[in-house]
Amino acid sequence: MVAMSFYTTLLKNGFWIIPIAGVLLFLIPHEYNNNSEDEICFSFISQWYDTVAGTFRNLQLNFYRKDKSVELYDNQAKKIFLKRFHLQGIEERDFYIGNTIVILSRHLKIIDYANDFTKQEVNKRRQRTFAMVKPDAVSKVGEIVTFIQDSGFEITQMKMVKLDQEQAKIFYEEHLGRSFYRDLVEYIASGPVVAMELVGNDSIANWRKLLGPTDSEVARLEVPDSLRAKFGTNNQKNAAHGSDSTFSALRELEFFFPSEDNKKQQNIRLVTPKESDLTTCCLIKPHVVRSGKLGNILISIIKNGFHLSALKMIRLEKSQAEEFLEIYKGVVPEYQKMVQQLISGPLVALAISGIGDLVHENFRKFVGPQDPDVAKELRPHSLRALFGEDKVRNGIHCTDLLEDTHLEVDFFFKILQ
Ligand SMILES: Nc1ncnc2c1ncn2[C@@H]1O[C@H](COP(=O)(O)OP(=O)(O)OP(=O)(O)O)[C@@H](O)[C@H]1O
Repeated sequence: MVAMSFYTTLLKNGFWIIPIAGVLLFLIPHEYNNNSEDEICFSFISQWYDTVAGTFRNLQLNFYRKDKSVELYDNQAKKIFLKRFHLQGIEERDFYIGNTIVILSRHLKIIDYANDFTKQEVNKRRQRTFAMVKPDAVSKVGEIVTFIQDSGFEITQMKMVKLDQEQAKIFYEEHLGRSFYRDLVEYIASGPVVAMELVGNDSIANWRKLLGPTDSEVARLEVPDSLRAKFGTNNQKNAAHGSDSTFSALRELEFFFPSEDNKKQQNIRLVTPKESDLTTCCLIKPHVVRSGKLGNILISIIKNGFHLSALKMIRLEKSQAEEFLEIYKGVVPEYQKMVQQLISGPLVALAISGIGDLVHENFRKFVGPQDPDVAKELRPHSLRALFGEDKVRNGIHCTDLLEDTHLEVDFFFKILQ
């Protein structure tokens, strides 16, 4: 009996027990048993803010590929924190360093790998690279995002920024001394660019391949399906950039998306609307970003005469989503579900401007009624009719009241900087 309960305790605490020669026991933790395809488990160290204790806690987050189940293990206390269960809506691609997984309303930020197997597997499938839409192609950002998503990449960071001459010089310093260096610096600093982190299988090489030859004219002749053939102009104005090695990818990602230590030094200016600009706020909700339709929405917004005065991808904390949606609290029955939708993954915030002074009203009409079913009846060409699924997953948030437009734009582009 004692022996049985000993084995049971070991199993419950994450160990497999393998009898050897009928006597000895060989114990290995569950997460290291990754050889069998059936029980592949990826293990991460996640950080969770425990509001009761008022401290951050590290928990081991295990993801079982076969049934998409998760489990939380407390390494300090050496016991299961949350028993394995199937987590709806979660995919293998959601597990990477920096992402936040929401489990029963707990926000767990993945901060490290818990073992080498996980590190190797995730790194193989989730290589990061840097991509940039250059000034000549920012007006085609929707088409380029669609091209990227249709090619199987995931966009995990994105923002519209403006480099000054000094920053452009540093970014392209490897070309210092070449005949085109000065012109290149001027061109890159001549207008906004859209910086992105792309994630995918062998993404550095694959993204370079999709870009095509440097000269867009050559690209049109030699690789007509390439991005530069489709969206570039010439040798210099060639629509987009891609890192050419692992080293460059790390350097360039750190340059545009600096880690906490470097944030103050880099100071690359996010493009924000001027105080005097009439703008309204638009959020492309996480379910749309996840479904790969972000590019289509951007195309639609631009084609309908609106202008993107600011753009950034962001992951909201629960408290931030609650603050942003506070005016709906107690008014709209779906308030809690709306908060959950906003924090369920990255969203894209936009400041929209347009022709004339009716941008707020015109954009609201273009977005359509809150309920996509009503939108399909009344305004079949509106964004919510085309991209919404239900009242909560309705594709887009836009500012309701004219007097709130500045507040909402500032919330995303000043307060949450
Ligand atoms: N001969 C040239 N004349 C003008 N501009 C050029 C010339 N060659 C390159 N450029 C510009 O400098 C950029 C960097 O040149 P590089 O040789 O690294 O090309 P690339 O690796 O294809 O492009 P990128 O580094 O932007 O991804 C080019 O993308 C282009 O914008």
